[in-house]
Amino acid sequence: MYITLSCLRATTIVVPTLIPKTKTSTFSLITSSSLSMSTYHKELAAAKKAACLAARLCQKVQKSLLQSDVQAKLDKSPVTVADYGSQAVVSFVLEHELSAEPFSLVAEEDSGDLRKDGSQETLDRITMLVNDTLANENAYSALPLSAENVLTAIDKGISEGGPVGRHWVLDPIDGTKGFLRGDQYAIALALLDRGRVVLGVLACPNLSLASIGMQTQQSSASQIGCLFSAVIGEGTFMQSLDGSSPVKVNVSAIENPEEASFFESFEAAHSLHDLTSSIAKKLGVKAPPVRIDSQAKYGALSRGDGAIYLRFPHAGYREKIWDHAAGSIVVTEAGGLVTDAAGNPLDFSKGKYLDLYHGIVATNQKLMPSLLKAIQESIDEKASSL
Ligand SMILES: Nc1ncnc2c1ncn2[C@@H]1O[C@H](COP(=O)(O)OS(=O)(=O)O)[C@@H](OP(=O)(O)O)[C@H]1O
Ligand SMILES: [Mg+2]
Ligand SMILES: [Mg+2]
Ligand SMILES: [Mg+2]
Repeated sequence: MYITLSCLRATTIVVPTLIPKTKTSTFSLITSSSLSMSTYHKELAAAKKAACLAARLCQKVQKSLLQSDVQAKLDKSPVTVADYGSQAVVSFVLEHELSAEPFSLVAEEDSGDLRKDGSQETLDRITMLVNDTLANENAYSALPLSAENVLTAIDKGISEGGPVGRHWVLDPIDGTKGFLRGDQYAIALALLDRGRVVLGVLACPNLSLASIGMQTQQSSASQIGCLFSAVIGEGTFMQSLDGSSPVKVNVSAIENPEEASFFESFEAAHSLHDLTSSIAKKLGVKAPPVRIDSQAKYGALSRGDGAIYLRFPHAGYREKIWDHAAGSIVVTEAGGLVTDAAGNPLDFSKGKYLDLYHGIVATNQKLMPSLLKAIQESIDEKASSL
C-alpha cells in the first residue's frame, strides 16, 4: 500500500511500501518492520516541514535573483535575501511546530546587517518572501509577520550550542556561492541532543533524484529536488522535495579504491585540491573528482553516487558545525563513516566550531583504513616539501 508523504505535512508518519529491491540499486524501500515511532518523530516531521518550506523560498529567489538580493558579509562571503529568508522560515516553523519544547538554535546568519541604515528595502523583500512562503500555513496565528518579527526569528539562531540539552543547528543556505551560480546548494538542519547529532535533514533543491555518480548515465528527464533525512539508529531516507514516498538509502559498497570516485568542494578556496589529488593518486582512484557545492555532497554520498568525500580547508580555517551536522548523520545512518583526517569522529559538542585534525573525510567502512593511510602519507609529504 502507498500513502503519499508530503514533506509539508508535519505530522505524517512514514508508511511501508512493498516493492522488491533491485540488484543494482542502493535504495531499498521501507518495510513494515521498520515502521516505529522514533524518539524524535515529532522533531523529524517539523524539521522536514521547515526545510521544505525554506527550500521553496530559495527556489523562488534563485529563479529571479536580483543584483540587490546579494550582499557581502564582513568576512567578504556572500549572503542573499534567500539565506536570511530561509533562516527566518526554519526558525519560525520549528518554534511553532515544537512549541512545547525549549527552543535553541545555532544558525549561520544574524540580523546585524539588516538592522543597519539603508537595509530597509532588503528587509522588506525578505519579509515579503517569508510571508509568501508561509501564506498557506493557516495553523500559524502569528501570520503575517512584521519586519521586526522576521528579524527576531533570524536572531533566534544566536545560540552557542554545546554539550548540554538540545540545540537545532541550521545552515539556511549551504553553498551560497553555488546558489548564486545556479548550481547545488542545501538547506541543512540538524538536532543536537547532549552534544550528539541525533537527527538531520538536507533539502537539496537542485539535486536530481537519479544518481549523479560517474558510472551512472544521467537522465535529463530525472526529477530534480531531494530531501534526505536521518534519525539516529533509524537509517537514512530520501524522497523528492515535492513529497514522494521516502526510500532508504545506503552508501556505496565499493571496496576497491580504484573503482571509487570522490567528491570535493567546487570552490578551490574551500579545500586543497592538490592534496586531494595526491590522496586519490595514492589510493589508485581512476575517476576525476566530482566537484559540487554544499552538503549536497553528503546527500549524494549517502545514496552511493560516489564513495568518498574529502575536505581539506586551507590552514587557519575553522569549520562550523552547521556545515557538517546534518550531512554527517545523513552519511553515518546510511552506513558510512565521517571523521577528521586522523580518523577521529566529529565532535559537535564544543559550540559553533569543530576541532579537527586537518580536514574532514567521509566514506564507507571498508575504504576508510586505506583512505586514512593515504591521507597521512600525503599530509606528511606536503609538510616535508615546505
Ligand atoms: N576558506 C574556506 N574554507 C573552507 N570552507 C569554507 C571557507 N570559506 C567558507 N567555507 C564554507 O564552505 C561552505 C560551502 O561548502 P562547500 O565548500 O562544500 O561548497 S563550495 O564548493 O564552496 O560551493 C560555506 O558554507 P555557506 O557559507 O553556507 O555557503 C562556508 O561555510
Ligand atoms: Mg555552509
Ligand atoms: Mg550558509
Ligand atoms: Mg555563508
